[in-house]
Amino acid sequence: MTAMPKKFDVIIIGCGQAGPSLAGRLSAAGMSVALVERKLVGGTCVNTGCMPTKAMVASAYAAHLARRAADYGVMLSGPVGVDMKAIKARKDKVSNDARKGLEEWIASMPGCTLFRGHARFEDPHTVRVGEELLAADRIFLNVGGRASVPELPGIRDISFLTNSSIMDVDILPEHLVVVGGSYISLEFAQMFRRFGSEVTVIERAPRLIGREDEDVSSTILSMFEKEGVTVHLGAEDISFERQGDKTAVTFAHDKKPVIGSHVLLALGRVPNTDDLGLDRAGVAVDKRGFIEVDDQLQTSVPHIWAMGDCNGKGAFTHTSYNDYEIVAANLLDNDPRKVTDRIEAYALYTDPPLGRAGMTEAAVRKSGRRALIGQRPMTRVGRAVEKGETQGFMKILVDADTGEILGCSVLGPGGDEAVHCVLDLMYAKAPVKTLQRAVHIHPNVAELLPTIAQELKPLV
Ligand SMILES: Cc1cc2nc3c(=O)[nH]c(=O)nc-3n(C[C@H](O)[C@H](O)[C@H](O)COP(=O)(O)OP(=O)(O)OC[C@H]3O[C@@H](n4cnc5c(N)ncnc54)[C@H](O)[C@@H]3O)c2cc1C
Ligand SMILES: NC(=O)c1ccc[n+]([C@@H]2O[C@H](COP(=O)([O-])OP(=O)(O)OC[C@H]3O[C@@H](n4cnc5c(N)ncnc54)[C@H](O)[C@@H]3O)[C@@H](O)[C@H]2O)c1
Repeated sequence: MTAMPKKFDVIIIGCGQAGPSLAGRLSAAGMSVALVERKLVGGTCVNTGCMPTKAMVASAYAAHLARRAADYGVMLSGPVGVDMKAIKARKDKVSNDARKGLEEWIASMPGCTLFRGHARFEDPHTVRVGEELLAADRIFLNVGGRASVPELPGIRDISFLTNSSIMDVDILPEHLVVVGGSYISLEFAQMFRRFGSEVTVIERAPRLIGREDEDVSSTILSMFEKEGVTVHLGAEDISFERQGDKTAVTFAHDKKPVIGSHVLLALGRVPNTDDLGLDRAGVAVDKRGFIEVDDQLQTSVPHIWAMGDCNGKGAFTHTSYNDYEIVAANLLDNDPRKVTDRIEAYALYTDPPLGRAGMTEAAVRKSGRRALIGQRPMTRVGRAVEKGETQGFMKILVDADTGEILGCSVLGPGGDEAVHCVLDLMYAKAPVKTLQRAVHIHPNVAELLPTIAQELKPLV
């Protein structure tokens, strides 16, 4: 005899950056909520993504600055070394504290039950978690993604790291080979170089971080080369071979393999939608496995919504959280918020970091519109000079006919923070004149944003 399902008002699958907050809103509105998590509450951001990596980036920055101490007239009595066990312990504490806080919050939600286990649809209203069957009128998916591990030649014969397994590393890799040259790669490559590893980045495309403008890619390449990271670009046909406790990584244009003690795969992310039983619920996915949603995050099945990385509309913590806000506003607040209200924005946490809002220069050029550009290298930004951190630049793009701010990139110290003053103006739909007349605080990297907005030139 089949067990009767436990009935809830809603089921939320996945405790990433949208699920717990939605559980909080719905349970506060008096609904009974089943929240299901198969691994760690907090998902990627808290356990294997943003929080631990930024904690490690902070350790790497400290090591780097200590090595540069003499540049600032500060004398250290011996060479700078790192204690990888202490770095890992610090990183673990940051993650564990955040996860514990989240678990306590979930436990305090009235009417919310946390089920531990893998959830899979039995039918459009019923979900199985181990031996339990749960049923609800409305179901929300926040299942996130995982590192992509393509079937590259030899990959199954070697041991490799991903962003998840590298979290357990508490030794200094002798030579870390990072495959892929984009966001995840660059953050790990720079930090391990600063910890003291030899680091090689191998990227198939002709430049690093190919979704960014060419000037961003080339500046980051020169930053990395200055720090002693070896970068191979245009690396087609990569293959792997075990050589004792080392790995030989070969790619076509370079016949001599790179021999690494450790290999990190940073080759993109795939959504966790292949083992959810979506076909039993009738939920449509695209050819890459992302759940198809409309502008208010409803799937092809009207009582099922998908939030966060699994819907392919964003790949960041803030986009996942915004998905929760959109769903909650539509369901509870009679406020028709939608995904297309969102302006693309994110940061890359290399040092210096890249803060990005809106369109790249390449995207503006491609759009064919008449545009203006203002730019300045960090060597001409007082705060960067005072800090002795003059790598990078900032630039802003403006529609020549309407004065609309189209995009901004700040690659430089505090670039991840400074870009927000442009992002907020874009949300306010303020014309560039507002930025030109804003009086910013001296001395700051953001102080020069009004200046570059006053020095706009045609984008040719
Ligand atoms: C190394 C790295 C660094 C990053 N750095 C940044 C950054 O600095 N800034 C930024 O904005 N973003 C960053 N990101 C991206 C960010 O982590 C994600 O976009 C963010 O976590 C949003 O994820 P989510 O809410 O979609 O789901 P996730 O956080 O991935 O959570 C999904 C959860 O669902 C669970 N789950 C999956 N399937 C099932 C199932 N069938 N049953 C039960 N539970 C299930 C999973 O165990 C997981 O806990 C980074 C990512 C990585 C990998
Ligand atoms: N700071 C942040 O916000 C942050 C940090 C890290 C990750 N993330 C998120 O994680 C997502 C995934 O990041 P990612 O860097 O893993 O993926 P990505 O998709 O951005 O980049 C993958 C890279 O691997 C390269 N590649 C693919 N196959 C290859 C091969 N066979 N040999 C060599 N190179 C190959 C690609 O050309 C590409 O440059 C990002 O889109 C981002 O949203 C965000």
